Amino acid sequence: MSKKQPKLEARDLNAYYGDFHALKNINIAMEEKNVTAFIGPSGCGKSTFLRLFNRMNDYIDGFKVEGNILLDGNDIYQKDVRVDELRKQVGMVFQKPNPFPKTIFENVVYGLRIQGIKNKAVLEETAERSLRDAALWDEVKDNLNKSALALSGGQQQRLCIARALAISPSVILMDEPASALDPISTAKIEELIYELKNDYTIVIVTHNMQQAGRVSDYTAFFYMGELVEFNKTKTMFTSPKDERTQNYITGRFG
Ligand SMILES: Nc1ncnc2c1ncn2[C@@H]1O[C@H](COP(=O)(O)OP(=O)(O)OP(=O)(O)O)[C@@H](O)[C@H]1O
Repeated sequence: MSKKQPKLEARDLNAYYGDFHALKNINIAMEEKNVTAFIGPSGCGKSTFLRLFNRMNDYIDGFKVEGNILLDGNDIYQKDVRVDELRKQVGMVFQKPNPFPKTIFENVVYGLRIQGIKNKAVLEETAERSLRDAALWDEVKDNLNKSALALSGGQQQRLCIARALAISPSVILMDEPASALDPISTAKIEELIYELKNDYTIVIVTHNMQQAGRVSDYTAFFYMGELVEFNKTKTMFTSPKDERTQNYITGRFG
């Protein structure tokens, strides 16, 4: 086993929505530049857990976290952590593509504008780099000033990935990023995830077992708020240790 500092870690993590105990004593360590898939039946806590890593649950009334979530060994729930700084390091892509009603260009550079960056060359270079990395550049390079809303769903999702990449995060959280897309767009997103792991640490929530098998290095199986099993994806899919994992991956419940 490598002794490398994990990129992301949860230690004795419990989370509650009011009285409801949504995540139960979770311990996990994820290495950098790997893809980890979170799988499990609806309501098992995958999205809640994913959102902890960039503090997306902070504003939910009654939500409470105990234990530690670490990025590069630092607890991101410490009082002195600035959430805006954290989110520059930990980007997020949602289930439904959510481009802003702006041009393609302005969507990509949105995060830089927020940071007050006005230099045209910097904005243009970042837009091109991010769109190339999101495998969208060739399709949109002549239409950067057109509305993002005119793109197809699959293109919109790659635009949202480009928008996340533009602020140079080291981690990208993806919550069912392809579930609203057709098979061809889904395949493009999966190829893209495969490329992106050269430079980023990726965590993806998916309901699609084949997708988890195709894109991820590691898989975490959640059941009723517990992390039941975490292992290399190949091992998990060929020889799961827990009966609940076995039942889930063979489609006995879901
Ligand atoms: N804002 C909220 N307030 C109260 N309970 C919530 C809230 N969000 C989620 N929950 C509950 O927490 C549990 C875990 O939800 P979560 O969305 O994390 O599950 P999930 O595994 O991602 O499910 P799905 O696959 O259906 O998206 C569920 O029982 C859900 O009803």
